[in-house]
Amino acid sequence: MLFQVEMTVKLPPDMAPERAAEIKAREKDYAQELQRSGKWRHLWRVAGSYSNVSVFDVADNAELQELVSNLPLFPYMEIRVKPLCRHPSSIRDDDS
Ligand SMILES: O=C(O)C[C@H]1C=CC(=O)O1
Repeated sequence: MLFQVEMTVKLPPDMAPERAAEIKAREKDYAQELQRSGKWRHLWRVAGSYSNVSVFDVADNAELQELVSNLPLFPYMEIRVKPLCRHPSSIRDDDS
């Protein structure tokens, strides 16, 4: 199942820079691991913001919840999820 996931990061302004850097480094490792696994298919920065638009390819809602809630930045994110399905006019054969 495909899901569009929009994540907006809101770190507390008083978080120590070293702590923020450590969480972001763990986040990057985890995000890249999920991308290599094929579960995190797309990761795009929303220009001008500390947000991304992503596409996840997971078995079900429960797997999405597990993956997203394990993000190191999860406690500091606002997350919006939209389920996706194939568009009948799409010419791509790899977007189902
Ligand atoms: O930067 C972000 O959008 C938040 C998060 C998503 C992947 C990652 O490395 O950090």
